[in-house]
Parts: sequence; structure tokens; C-alpha cells
Amino acid sequence: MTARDTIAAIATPAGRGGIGIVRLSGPAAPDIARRLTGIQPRPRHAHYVRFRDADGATLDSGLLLYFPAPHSFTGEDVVELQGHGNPVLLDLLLQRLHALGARPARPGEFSERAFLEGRLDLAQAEAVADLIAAGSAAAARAAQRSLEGEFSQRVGRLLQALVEARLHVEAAIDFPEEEIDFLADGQIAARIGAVIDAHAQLLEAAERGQRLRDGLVVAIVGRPNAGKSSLLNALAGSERAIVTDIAGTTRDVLREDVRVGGATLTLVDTAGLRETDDTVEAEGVRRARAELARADHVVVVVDARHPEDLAALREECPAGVPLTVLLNKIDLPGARAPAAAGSRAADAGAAGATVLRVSLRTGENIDALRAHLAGLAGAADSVENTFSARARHVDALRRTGGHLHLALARLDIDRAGELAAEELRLAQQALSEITGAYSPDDLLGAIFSSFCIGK
Ligand SMILES: Nc1nc2c(c(=O)[nH]1)N(C=O)[C@@H](CNc1ccc(C(=O)N[C@@H](CCC(=O)O)C(=O)O)cc1)CN2
Ligand SMILES: Nc1nc2c(ncn2[C@@H]2O[C@H](COP(=O)(O)OP(=O)(O)OP(=O)(O)O)[C@@H](O)[C@H]2O)c(=O)[nH]1
Ligand SMILES: [Mg+2]
Repeated sequence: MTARDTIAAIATPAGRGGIGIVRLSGPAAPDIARRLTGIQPRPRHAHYVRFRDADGATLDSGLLLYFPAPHSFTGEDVVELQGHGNPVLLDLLLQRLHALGARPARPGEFSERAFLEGRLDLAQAEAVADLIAAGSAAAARAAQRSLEGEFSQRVGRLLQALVEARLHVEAAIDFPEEEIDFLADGQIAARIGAVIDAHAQLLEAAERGQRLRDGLVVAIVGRPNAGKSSLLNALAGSERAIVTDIAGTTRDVLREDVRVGGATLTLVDTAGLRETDDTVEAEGVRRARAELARADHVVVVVDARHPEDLAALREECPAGVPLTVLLNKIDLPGARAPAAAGSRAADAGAAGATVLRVSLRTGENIDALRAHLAGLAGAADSVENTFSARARHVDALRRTGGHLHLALARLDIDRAGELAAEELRLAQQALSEITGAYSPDDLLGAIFSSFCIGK
């Protein structure tokens, strides 16, 4: 442990409010508090005091709290000054604290110190920021669960099983005369198999947690005039996009966050896909394809009078991205389902996708569409055991999984104990990045700098 300087920041949001809080953390905090207020703060006691300027004039009056190390949010000496919520007053107070020897905190520096002091692991520190950023009750509950260590504990349990499997492999290598037996009797492979199963469950849960945190990105694609922009407007509840009966109306990509059920989705409206000589429209089509390539989910809107359009559209969609097919305009005569179209191509187009028949004009079946989308976004999942997760965590878990599968292959197929051991070591390293037990140098800076100041 190295001695640290003392940091100060306004912890409450910018703007006027009932109360404004300035927080100090570091070894000089109690002394700075004493010089600011003239009293010696008692641990975990609320003092009503005057915050004084250098010349003794009252800057503000408020409450003073002192949490001595290590029993504080950061694990260092923490002082809170709870004054009136006026940004001018709070700035003056902060300047006074700087004059008394505190330095401005960087974004996330309080949480970073809590991490460095071992008060929170990395996933928990990230959950603090996610809790503050949560845009729905479900996302907030999930972040709370991560903050309480739910995610970290599950990572910890997997890590332990992985380390045990690794020890068995290492032991087998260390006793070469027994190695062949060890590797052949299938017990170690079974152990790794169990770790792989547990890993798959955790990855799935983390992906759900990430969807809750980040919201699902849903690209709306289809032929011109199918009703894509009408869909965006219907779900946004406003005339966000221009809708006309002219094919090729939408050219730019339009994004809109919409709430369905308890979840938030980002809908992406795009230009209708078709060959065109119009330079502007062609650029729109190019952008539509780019959105298609990076969406979490694709809604293909098809004019129900032309279900045969579906097969070609389906070919445009990247493999592996889940699809919803919306047969729109069922209010019009001539609307058909793909199966009824009698076309094999249309049937193939709908295979494996959820198909919903709607009219965006009359509103028919829109509720079913909403319920379906809410389910996709995780609102319908048992929120009870969901925890929040970030892309960083999901990425680390995917890399862990890759190494686990390789480890099993080395063992089972190649009978190469040393190579299996190395894969398990890499798996352990990737998994440890989540809670920060192992973290590459630049990772911490990247994580904490995205927090708010004062957090
Ligand atoms: N005024 C205020 N409200 C706040 C915070 C804060 O820092 N200040 N928080 C900041 O994020 C959150 C609460 N999180 C906190 C977590 C730990 C400790 C803390 O001092 N823990 C010590 C002492 C516990 C005790 O007194 O029983 C400990 O755990 O040892 C304080 C706040 C939300 N509300
Ligand atoms: N009858 C009927 N008309 C609809 C329905 N949905 C959309 N329309 C009409 O179809 C036309 C095209 O709708 P848009 O939402 O602009 O279609 P789009 O897919 O965004 O078209 P582009 O932007 O040109 O690719 C408009 O005149 C809409 O009013 C529907 O369910 N029934
Ligand atoms: Mg449009």
C-alpha cells in the first residue's frame, strides 16, 4: 500500500437541488474537514456545521460526516460535506478544499480506490456505474444484484472448478509415467466437460445481463414501402420517421430507443433494400446492410401481399442473428401467409423465425408484436436471477469458453496434456479479468475513466 493523495469531488448531479454533496477521500480528509469547519469530526456522526472560507466567512452550512478508514466506501478516510444544492456554492466549497490540500478527483476515482482497497471487485465497481446509468427498473435490479456480488460469486465458483481441473492436468503431467492413464481414463475430460457446461450457463446469463444493460439493438429491414418506418413510429408512439407511399422514402438510418414492457430496445429504421441507380438511395441501402450486419436482432418487414419477397431478404440477413418476420398490411385484400403463398422459397424464408401478421395501419396484432419484442429484450425473463453484465464481461467469458473447448480437444483428441494445461491456464486468465483478479495494465484506466466524476 502506497500513501495516496486526498481527492475531492461534487458527488451530486450538476444543477440546483435540495442538497449537494462534496466527498473527500484520502488520508488528509479529516484534517481538511477540521480546518474547514473548526470542529474535530467524530467517526460516523452527523455534525451540523458551518463550512468556512479562508477569511472565516461562512460559505455554506450543512452536515459533516466522517468515515475513518477502512470502514468507508473507498476504504480510505472519507468525509462528506452535505450542503445546499447550488452549483455555485458547491464550486466555491470545492475550491476551498483544493486550497486546503485536496486535489480534484478523476471520473470514477472513488470507485477505483474502492477497487484498489479491495472493497469491491472490478465487476462490482462496474455495477456501481451501471446502477447509476440504469434506464429501467429491471436494469437497476440487475445492477444491484451485480453490486451485491451475485455475478462475481458465480465467476468465482467457475474459476474454482477450472483451477481444480487445471491442477489435475498439471498433476498428470508432473508424473509422466502415469500421464497416459490419467489422460485416458476420461476423468479429467469429464471434469473439464463439467466446467464447460457451467461456463455455458454463466455465459448465457451474462449475455442476458448485457442485453438488459445495453438494450437490444433491433434492425428493421425490408423492401421499400413494406412499412418499416411505420413500425418505428408505431413503437415509438410518435411520427419519428417520414412515412409516405413513395418507395424509397427512408434513406438515412434512424435510431430510436423505445420502451416495450419493462425493457428498452434500440430500433434502427433503414432504407428499403433494392437495386437502385439513385446515388442517395444506394448509399442508404449500403448503410442499411451495415446495420443489418451488427444488429442483435432483425425484424424483416414484408408486405403480406408479397410473402415471396421474404426468401431473398432472408439471404441478406447474417447467419446466426435471430429474426422476426413481420407480415404487414394484413388489412389489405390479397394479404397471405408464406405457407399459403404456396411457394417453397417463401416457406424456407420463414423457417426458424418468429412470424407475426400485423397491420401497422389498423394496429391489428401490434400488442402481440410488443409482447414478442419485450420477451426478446429480456423483460419476460425471470428478472429474479438476472445480474447486469457488460460487453467486456461477455467477451472475457467467450474467450474463456474458447480455451476450455481447446483444452478438451487437446486432451481427448491429441492426448496432449501439456497443451491442454496451457489452454486451461489461458482460460483461467481470461475468466479472472472479469473480477479484476487478473487485469491487463490498461484495462483499469479504460474502465474507470468512463464513470462520472464524484463516483
Ligand atoms: N451520502 C451518501 N450516500 C450514498 C453513498 C455515499 O457515498 N454517500 N454511496 C456511495 O456509493 C452509496 C452507498 N454506498 C456506500 C457503501 C459503503 C459505505 C461505507 O461507509 N461502508 C463502511 C461503513 C459501513 C457502516 O457504517 O456500517 C463499511 O462497509 O465498512 C458508504 C456508502 C449510495 N448512497
Ligand atoms: N394498408 C396499409 N398500409 C400500410 C401499412 N403499414 C404501412 N402502410 C403504408 O405503406 C406505405 C409505406 O410505409 P412506410 O412505413 O413508409 O414504408 P417503409 O418500409 O419505411 O418504406 P421505405 O422507407 O420507402 O423503404 C405508407 O403509405 C404507409 O402508410 C398497413 O399495415 N396497412
Ligand atoms: Mg421508411
